[in-house]
Amino acid sequence: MKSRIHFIDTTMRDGSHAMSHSFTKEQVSLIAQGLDDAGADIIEVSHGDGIAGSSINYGFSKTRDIELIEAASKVVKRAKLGALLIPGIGTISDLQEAYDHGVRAVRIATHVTESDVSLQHIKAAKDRGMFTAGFLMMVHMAEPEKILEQARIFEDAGVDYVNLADSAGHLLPDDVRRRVSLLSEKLSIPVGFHAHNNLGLAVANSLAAAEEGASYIDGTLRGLGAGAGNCQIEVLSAVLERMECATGIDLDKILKVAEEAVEPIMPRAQVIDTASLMLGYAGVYSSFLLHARRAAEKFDLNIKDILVELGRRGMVGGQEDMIVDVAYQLSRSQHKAD
Ligand SMILES: C[C@H](O)CC(=O)C(=O)O
Ligand SMILES: [Mn+2]
Repeated sequence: MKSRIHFIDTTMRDGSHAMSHSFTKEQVSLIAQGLDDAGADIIEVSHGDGIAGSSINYGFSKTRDIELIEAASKVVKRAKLGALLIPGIGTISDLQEAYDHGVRAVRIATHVTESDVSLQHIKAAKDRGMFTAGFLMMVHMAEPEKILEQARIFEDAGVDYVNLADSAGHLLPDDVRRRVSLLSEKLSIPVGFHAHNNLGLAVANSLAAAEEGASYIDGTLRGLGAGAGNCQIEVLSAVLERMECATGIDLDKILKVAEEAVEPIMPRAQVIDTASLMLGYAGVYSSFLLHARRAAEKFDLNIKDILVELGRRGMVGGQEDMIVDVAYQLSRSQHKAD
């Protein structure tokens, strides 16, 4: 590893997908306090689809983002409190409200080929003195050179680092290495990596990213997150400790918060079942999983068929409404065939 690894905990943002956006203020307060004490560098809190994601399209939050952020802000003393914002879902006034309630780090997320839609949001964040990252989603859909071009748009806009998200959990370790090594070599700002475990590679891929120079790594407690979940932060912390790589994480404390604050509230164990494996295999956005489950029930379809069709059509984050469309079309063609 070139440098100390900074951990960004996204249990209360990506994990919000797996919780069907039902986090309460009490749960957030307990988890945030534990993570702060355990040494996470940034603690991200927002709807799974970022600030202001609560909607019919992405799923309604039980508690408003801002109330969860406020609950976290009261207990986070050492780490930076973070949020994610997707331009078009969240606006600059949402960013201002998050800032007013204590958010000091923001990741502006776009599809891997669309980073230029983030420029005014990055400027707004930097003008407020926030630690700001450009977050490219679905990086399996672009070759390293294209990703570099997009990352340079973020770099020129003044972000503090560029994060690559394997949103579908589709990349193999060599794919991660090719992407991260090119960016680490060519950019003058740090690179980060965000994994999903749909092919069981989240820890291995995060390690590959770190070995190629990524210094910001995302993780979640118990792996709580969309699809088969994210890189399990306790596991990667233990692996990096064994490799004598500095992370700032206290292993005993991170194990305790995972066991005591997260495990008891998880709606289901974060396993790689057939559907989440298909996300990784077919290259489908992990957050589609629960939406596709509901559509499969509604139209009496096999979820695998819906996911494979979404992958074939190259659907990207933000196109959640197409899941119902695809399910409807599949059910019509299957019924015609019957
Ligand atoms: C808004 C997305 O869920 C961001 C993310 O975590 C990913 O692309 O993966
Ligand atoms: Mn994710």
